[in-house]
Amino acid sequence: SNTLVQNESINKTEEIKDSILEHLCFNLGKSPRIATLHDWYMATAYAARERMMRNFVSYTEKMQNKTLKIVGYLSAEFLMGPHLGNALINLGIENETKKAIEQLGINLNDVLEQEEEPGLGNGGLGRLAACYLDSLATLQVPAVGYGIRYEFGIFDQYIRDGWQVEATDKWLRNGNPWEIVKPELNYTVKLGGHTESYTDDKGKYRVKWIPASEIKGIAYDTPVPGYKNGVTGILRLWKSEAVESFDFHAFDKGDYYGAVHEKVFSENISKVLYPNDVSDEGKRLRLSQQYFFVSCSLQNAFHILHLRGLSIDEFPESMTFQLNDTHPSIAIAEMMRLLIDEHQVGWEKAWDITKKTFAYTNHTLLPEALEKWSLPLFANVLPRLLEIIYEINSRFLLTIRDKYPGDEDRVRRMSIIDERGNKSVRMAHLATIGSHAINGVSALHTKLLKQDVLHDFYELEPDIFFNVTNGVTPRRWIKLYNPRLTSLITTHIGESWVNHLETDLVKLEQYADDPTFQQAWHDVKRQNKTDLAHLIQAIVGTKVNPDSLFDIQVKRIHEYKRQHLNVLYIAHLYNRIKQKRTDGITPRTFIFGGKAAPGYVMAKLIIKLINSVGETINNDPDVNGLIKVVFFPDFNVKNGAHIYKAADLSEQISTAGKEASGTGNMKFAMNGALTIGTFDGANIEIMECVGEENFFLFGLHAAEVAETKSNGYRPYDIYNSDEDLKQAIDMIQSGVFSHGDTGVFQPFVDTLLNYDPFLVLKDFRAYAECQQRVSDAYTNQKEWTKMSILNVARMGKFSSDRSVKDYCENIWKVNHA
Ligand SMILES: CCc1ccc([C@H](C)CC(=O)N[C@@H]2O[C@H](CO)[C@@H](O)[C@H](O)[C@H]2O)cc1
Repeated sequence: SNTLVQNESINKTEEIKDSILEHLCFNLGKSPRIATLHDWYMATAYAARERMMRNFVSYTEKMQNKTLKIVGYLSAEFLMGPHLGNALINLGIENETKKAIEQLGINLNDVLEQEEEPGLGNGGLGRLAACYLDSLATLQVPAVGYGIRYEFGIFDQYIRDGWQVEATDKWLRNGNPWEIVKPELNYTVKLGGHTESYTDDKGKYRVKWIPASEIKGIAYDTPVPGYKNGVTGILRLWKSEAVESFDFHAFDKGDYYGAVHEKVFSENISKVLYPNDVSDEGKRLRLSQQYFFVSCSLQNAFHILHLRGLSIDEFPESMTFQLNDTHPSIAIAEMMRLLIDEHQVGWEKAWDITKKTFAYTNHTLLPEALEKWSLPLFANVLPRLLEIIYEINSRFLLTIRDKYPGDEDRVRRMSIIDERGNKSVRMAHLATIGSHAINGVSALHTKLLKQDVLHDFYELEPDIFFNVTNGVTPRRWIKLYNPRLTSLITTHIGESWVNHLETDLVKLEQYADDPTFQQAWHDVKRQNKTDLAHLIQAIVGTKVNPDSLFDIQVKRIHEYKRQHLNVLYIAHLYNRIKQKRTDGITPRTFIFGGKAAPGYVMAKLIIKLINSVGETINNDPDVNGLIKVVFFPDFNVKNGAHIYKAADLSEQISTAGKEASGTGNMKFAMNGALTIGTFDGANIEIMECVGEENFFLFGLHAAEVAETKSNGYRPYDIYNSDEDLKQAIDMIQSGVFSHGDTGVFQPFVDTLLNYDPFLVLKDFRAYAECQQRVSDAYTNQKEWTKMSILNVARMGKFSSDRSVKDYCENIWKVNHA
C-alpha cells in the first residue's frame, strides 16, 4: 500500500542523506558547516556512485560467465554529458535525493550545476555512443565502451564581438568522482621504429617490431547505470603515461628536459580531443591516439578472454567489437598483429577470427570526412601494422581479380591503398574488408552508402550491409531534461514508456484532441520556454518573448547543415519588416547554437553573421521585437537540457543526402517540437512516423541535388531571379548587418553566389514558403498543440533501445532484455 511506499521512500531519503554526509566527511574531509556547493556535489556524486558500484561489481562477476558474448563499443568519442542527474534517474532515487539535499539546506539543481561536463566528443557520433551505453545497460547487454580519457575535451566556446573564441576545457580541474582508476589494467603500446623478420625455433617465419617508443595505457572505468534494473555497465577510457616517467641518467647529466621528455611525449597521446567533426586533418598525433586506445582495448579483450578461461578460437563467440566510424578501424590490423605476432596464430585462422569479431558503422558520406592516412606517415608511426595491411590488401585483391577478371579499375577502386598522388591508406576500405557487417545510420544514408561510397563492396557482399537507424535515450532526453512533460505523460499513460518507448508512448495519441490535456501540454511548453527565456536573458542579455514561436537550430556549425539558409530567411523577414510588409509574420525568436571546428573559417564566419544579424535586428526599433535572434554560446549536452524542451520548431534543413541521420531532430520531436526539414537522414523516417501532415517538409531530394549539380548549378542565376533572395543577400553584402563594413561577409557572399556547394539558393524559395506555412499553422494554437502531441506519441521508434536491439539481433547476435 502507499503508506508502505511512503515509508520506504522516507527511509531511502534518510539513507541517502546519511550517505552524503558520510562521503562529505570521509571522502572530502569537510563538515556541513564549511562545505561548498562543489563539496556537496562531490559528496552526492560519491553517494550515487556507491549505489552503482554494488551492481558494477556483480556485473563484472557476471561477465565471467563463459557463454556470454560481450559487446566492445570502440569509439574515439563518448559525449556522456553530466553524470549525476542521469545516475539519480536510472537508480530511481531522484525524488529521495532531492528531499535529502533539501533537508541539508541545499537545492538539487544548484548541486547539479556544479558538475563539469565530460566533453569527450564533438557532436552526433560521440553522443550516439553515450546514448547506446545507456541502452546497453538498460537492456542488460554485457558491454564495454572503449575510448580515450582526454585530459582536455571539446573546447569551451565564448562569443566575443560576435566571433567564436575557443578556451581549453579543463574538465578534470576539480577532480572526477565518477571514474575509478585501474592501475593494474595497464598495457604497453608500441609506436614508430621498424620491423625485423626471423625464423622462430619451430622454423616458422616471424616478424619482430622494434618500436621507436613505448607508451603505457592505464584504464579508468566509469560506471554506466541501466534504467532501474540494478545493472551497471562500463565505460573504460585509456590514459597514456610514460613507461619510464623520469630518466634519472639524463637528469644526472643535467639534461632536465631530457629527463622528462618521454613523460611529456607519452602523456601527449591522450592529452586532447581533436575538435573537428568532419574534415580529417591526418595528423600524426591523431593516428597515434587511435592506435593507442585500440591496442589497449584489444590487449584488454585478450586479457578478459584469458580470465574467462576461453581459448583464442572462441574469441568471436565471446566478444564482438563495433567500430564507431573509421576512427578505431586500425583495430582490424591490430587484431591480426596480436593473433599472429603475439599468439602465433596462422594468417587464415587469424583473418577468420578477425572478420567474425568486427562490425563497422559509417556515420558520414562527406568525402572530406573519410579518413585517408598518407602512406609515409602511416609507415613511420605504425610500420608493422602497414605490413599487415599490405598483406590483407593483396589477399583481398586476389579475390577481386578472381571474381572480376581483367577489371583492374575495380581493383584500383577497392584497394585499401589509394595509389593516386602521394598514396594513402583508405580506412573505410580496411574497416569494410575486415568486418562481417557494415551499417549506415538511417534508411536513406544506408541506401546512399550502398549506391555510392561503398558501392563496389556492396556489389561484392550485399548481405553484410544493414541499416540501423539512430536513436536517443529517453531517460536523459525526456525524463531527466523535461520533468514537466514527463509527469504529464506519466500521469496519463503510466511510466513504462521510459524503457518501452516503441510500444507505449503511442498511448498518448488518445489525448491529442482532448482540450484539457492540450491546455496542460501547452502550459508545459510555455513554462519550458519561460525558463529558457530567463537563461538567455542571463547569459546573452537578450530579452525574448516566451509567447513568440521558438525556432531553434542547434548542432555543429557546418555548411551542409545550412545554418546560413536559416540566416538568409531571417534577413529576408527583416527586409519585409523594414518595408512594412509584415502581414503573416508571426512573432518569432530564432535561436542558434553550435561550435565550429577552430580551423573551419566559413563556419566561424557564419557564427559572426548570425550574431551580426541578431545585433542589428534585436536593436532596431522598427522591428520592435516582432522577431529576435539569439546565438546561445557553448552548446553542449548540459545546455541542451534547457534548449530541446523549449522548442516549438526544430530546424533540420541540411542539403538532402548530406546528414547521415541527425539525432537532434529526434530529441526535439520527442519533446513536442514540430520539424521543418528536408528529405534527408532520419528526417524522412520521423516524417513517416509522425505523418506528413505533422511535419513541414521542403526542398530538393538527394537525387535532385545530384542532378542539379551534374547539370551545372549556377547560383548567380537564382540570385538574379528571386528578388527577395537578392535583397537579402545585398543587405548582407552592403554592410546592413556590419555597421557598413562591406568586407567582413564578402567571402560568404562570394562563395554563395559563385559556388553554393550545398544549394542554399536553390532551396531558398521552398524554405521561405514552408516557413510561411509554419507561421500560419502557429496562429492556430489548438491545432499546433495537437500536432505536437501526435509528434511525441509517434516517436517511439527513435529510442536508442530500438537501435541497440537492432544491433543485438542483426549484427552482434546477442540476447537483450
Ligand atoms: C576525421 C574527423 C571526423 C570526426 C568525426 C566525424 C563524425 C563521423 C561526424 C559525426 O558526428 N557524424 C554524425 O554522426 C551522427 C551519429 O550517427 C549522425 O546522426 C549525423 O548525421 C552525422 O553527421 C567525421 C570525421
